[in-house]
Amino acid sequence: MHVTFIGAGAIASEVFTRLEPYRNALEITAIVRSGAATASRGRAVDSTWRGVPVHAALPGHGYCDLLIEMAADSAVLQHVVPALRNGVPCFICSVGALAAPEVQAAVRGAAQQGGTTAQLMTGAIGALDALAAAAVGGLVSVHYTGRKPPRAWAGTLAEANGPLDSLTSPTIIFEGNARDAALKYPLNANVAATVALSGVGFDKTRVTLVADPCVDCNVHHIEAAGSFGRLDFCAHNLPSPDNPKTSAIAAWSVVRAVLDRVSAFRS
Ligand SMILES: NC(=O)C1=CN([C@@H]2O[C@H](COP(=O)(O)OP(=O)(O)OC[C@H]3O[C@@H](n4cnc5c(N)ncnc54)[C@H](OP(=O)(O)O)[C@@H]3O)[C@@H](O)[C@H]2O)C=CC1
Ligand SMILES: O=C([O-])CC(=O)C(=O)O
Repeated sequence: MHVTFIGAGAIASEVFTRLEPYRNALEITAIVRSGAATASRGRAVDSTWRGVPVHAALPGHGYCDLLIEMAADSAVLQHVVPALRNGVPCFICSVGALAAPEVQAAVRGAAQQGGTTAQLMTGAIGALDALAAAAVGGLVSVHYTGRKPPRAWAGTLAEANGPLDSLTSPTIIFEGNARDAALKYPLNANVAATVALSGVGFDKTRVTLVADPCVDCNVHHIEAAGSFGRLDFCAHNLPSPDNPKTSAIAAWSVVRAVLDRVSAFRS
């Protein structure tokens, strides 16, 4: 299996390392990265990353057996959509991108045109299988609360209300629906988007985002009710050592999805 990575950050680095024991079954043949961050620090982007050629756009006709997006919302239109059109199955980490109706429509159209699928990574959350099954019978309400230490909200709209490091108690920084959450907090509301897409959609999923100096984990809590009964799922995720906004388990969800492609059983 020839795999293309989009992104060379916290998630991609961990996925690369964890897939090393499986190199006999899969080869990472290309990395696409923006280079923007490195260029802004006055350094050119290296032509290889961990020995794999780095590109600014999908190489050749973009064909590979699997493309894994681990980059940013912008990468979905830029790289995932053309790959899907070419028939390449894709994994998406930046699920929040799908809150924009035109991006969701482009992904659907491209997958249909290419006769393939875009698989949304479970990322930092779980219980999506139960939520999706409950949605078949009918969900009445879904409420997602994302609670992270103040430093995880650095560089986001949350800073508009004052310095985050002066917070002494849990502070609600957003209340609304999943669409607005994902559009306003693109680096911190992928889970809100994933929960929305598994359950009652972007407009009906209620979201609360909290900057909480009392936690050292990224806490993701789903409460749902419907004809199935009630669901209450809470993950207390340790952050990635490379990116405090990203839970470590997000990369492992990608590894699991890759291994599902080559194993006899899928859970
Ligand atoms: N679904 C979920 O539950 C979760 C989703 N995420 C999402 O996953 C994505 C990756 O997270 P993480 O690894 O922590 O992020 P990082 O910031 O650590 O890394 C991002 C990488 O993507 C590259 N990049 C950014 N924009 C583009 C682009 N348009 N095209 C190609 N490459 C690009 C950057 O390139 P360069 O280095 O050259 O600048 C960088 O290498 C983010 O969108 C994040 O919000 C994160 C956690 C959980
Ligand atoms: O915890 C994480 O890994 C990321 C997160 O909250 C999100 O993007 O929704």
